[in-house]
Amino acid sequence: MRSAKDFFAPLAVGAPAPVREIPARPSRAIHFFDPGNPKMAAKVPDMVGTVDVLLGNLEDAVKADKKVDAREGLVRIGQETEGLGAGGPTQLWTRINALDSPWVLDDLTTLVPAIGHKLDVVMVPKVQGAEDIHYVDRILAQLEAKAGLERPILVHAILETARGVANVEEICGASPRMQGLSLGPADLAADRRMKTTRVGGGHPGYLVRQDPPRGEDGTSQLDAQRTTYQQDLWHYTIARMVDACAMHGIYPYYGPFGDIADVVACEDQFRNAFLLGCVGTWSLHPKQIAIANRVFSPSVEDIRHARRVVAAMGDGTGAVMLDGKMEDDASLKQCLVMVELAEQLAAIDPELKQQYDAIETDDATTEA
Ligand SMILES: CC(=O)SCCNC(=O)CCNC(=O)[C@H](O)C(C)(C)COP(=O)(O)OP(=O)(O)OC[C@H]1O[C@@H](n2cnc3c(N)ncnc32)[C@H](O)[C@@H]1OP(=O)(O)O
Ligand SMILES: O=CC(=O)O
Ligand SMILES: [Mg+2]
Repeated sequence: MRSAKDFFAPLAVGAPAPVREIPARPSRAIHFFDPGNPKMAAKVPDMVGTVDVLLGNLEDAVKADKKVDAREGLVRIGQETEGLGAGGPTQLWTRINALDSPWVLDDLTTLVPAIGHKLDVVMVPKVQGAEDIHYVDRILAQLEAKAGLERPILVHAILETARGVANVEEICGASPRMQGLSLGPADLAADRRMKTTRVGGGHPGYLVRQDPPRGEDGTSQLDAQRTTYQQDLWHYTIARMVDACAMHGIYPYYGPFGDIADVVACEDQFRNAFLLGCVGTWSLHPKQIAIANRVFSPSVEDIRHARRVVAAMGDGTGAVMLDGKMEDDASLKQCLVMVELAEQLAAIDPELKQQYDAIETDDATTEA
């Protein structure tokens, strides 16, 4: 066991000091692109400033014989793209190959010296437990020291194995570098042997059915039409992930939604995650960026209400009636979460700032 004091000492001589708090940088969409795909790579410069995070993906979805192209492409993009990473308007992340793959060591030893000063976060797939984070933590410290980096690269884990889910709290607390977790529904479904064939989203077979109506004699009318309600396959895992992240002061994200054409169901899945506490999601196709930006930004109506509650609650204690509803210290805290998020987003998104600035509030409260 490491002492709590050791936790904030660098893991290699000369490595930057670990961060004590994970910065709350907006990351509504983590947009995946294959840096070795010339068409996608060509779009990256114009995407800077339009998306919170651009992630050069080196793992699944990149063919084995294109791994080196992807890695080299990412080095080029990191070195040449203005405004990407290192405090620019769009963060630069990468997803490295799995820790048991033949590519991961070269991913890390190539990327950190070449673009470590631009890289904000390294996403690690298929994390099983704290030992995986400890491995990445130490090797990043060694590489950072060698490269003379002044700021530590943060680490993000994908929750996509049953063991990872079972160990989710220890993964979140394994290193001060831990920035957050994403749900990996495709690999997780396979690892759990779920009987699905999709990349995220719901399933029509996972449902509850309305009770049968009763006849006059009290018997169930089993042949009557009954409404069914599709359920969210991912509710349990997202809820666990959100609690583990909140407990450790790091950030939870939904992952991929593979049905690119179904923008409506995509928006629903993203919104469920937002309401449960996630701060963002992955975007696999340019058209998913706008959906993520919309869903993971509080609505004007929510901010109007939140500001009214904040104003009505004065010193933040006691209870008031607002529009016929009781508000108190606890609802105020929820409203403050929304107001703070709106302020962070307004600072980077002029269109949202304009919308939030234009909100007018009135005072319609009564003392309880
Ligand atoms: C389970 C997991 O691990 S999920 C994470 C791994 N998966 C990924 O990262 C997938 C990333 N996305 C993709 O590979 C692609 O979007 C696909 C395969 C889903 C669809 O690609 P396409 O069929 O080419 O889509 P489409 O024809 O609509 O693309 C339109 C344009 O956008 C480009 N484009 C597509 N996806 C992206 C992207 N993610 N980033 C940048 N540009 C993109 C295409 O190259 C194309 O460019 P062009 O107009 O110059 O020809
Ligand atoms: O990597 C993501 C997943 O769903 O698997
Ligand atoms: Mg995966």
